[in-house]
Amino acid sequence: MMNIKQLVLASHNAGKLKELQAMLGDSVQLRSIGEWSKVEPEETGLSFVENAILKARNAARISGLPALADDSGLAVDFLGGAPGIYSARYADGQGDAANNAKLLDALKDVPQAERGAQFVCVLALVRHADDPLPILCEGLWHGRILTAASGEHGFGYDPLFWVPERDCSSAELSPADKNQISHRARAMDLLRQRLGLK
Ligand SMILES: O=P(O)(O)OP(=O)(O)OP(=O)(O)OC[C@H]1O[C@@H](n2cnc3c(O)ncnc32)[C@H](O)[C@@H]1O
Ligand SMILES: [Mg+2]
Repeated sequence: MMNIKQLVLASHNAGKLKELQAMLGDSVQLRSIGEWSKVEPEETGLSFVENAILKARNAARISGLPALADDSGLAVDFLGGAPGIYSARYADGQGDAANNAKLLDALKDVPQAERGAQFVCVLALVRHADDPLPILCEGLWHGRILTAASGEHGFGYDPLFWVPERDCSSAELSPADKNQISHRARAMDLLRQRLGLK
């Protein structure tokens, strides 16, 4: 399909860059859009797909290179899928610790069986800013929200996300382990297939 050596990652999130580059290996070099601009586009879409495409187009426009975007988040069953696309902004832009505290509070006294959640990741790749056919790949990761934070790895909501297949939080997984089984790993697996990288 496409022969890509360099991609701009349309993200200002260092955690994502690290994970996605580790998954891609040496064959494709990811360069952060931060090299060109520190301004984050407003995520005005109503879905992960819309926001991923919006971020990818913006990065391709600014850099003049093909661009990959990751729009992701945590959908909690008890909260009707919230915070969802608003996961990064759940506590009004106060950051990961505040987001996690707000989530724990929202699920206070909610029993185990009702604490189901999934991490969602949508990757969008555009060849240029006006690409009419973005490549879209989605990955889900099912788990449960813990009652207290645990673990030091990862970023965002990882300390609160219990991973049933490993019986630990996703922040307790080594980076290599998380990158084998996460929502992002699943989406990236599909993307690598689409790009003929595997
Ligand atoms: O938009 P960019 O610049 O890529 O960076 P962002 O951090 O704003 O990213 P999103 O808009 O996609 O919001 C994703 C949110 O979901 C959370 N999230 C996504 N993937 C995660 C993961 O693997 N582990 C923990 N939290 C994750 C993350 O902490 C953010 O709060
Ligand atoms: Mg964002």
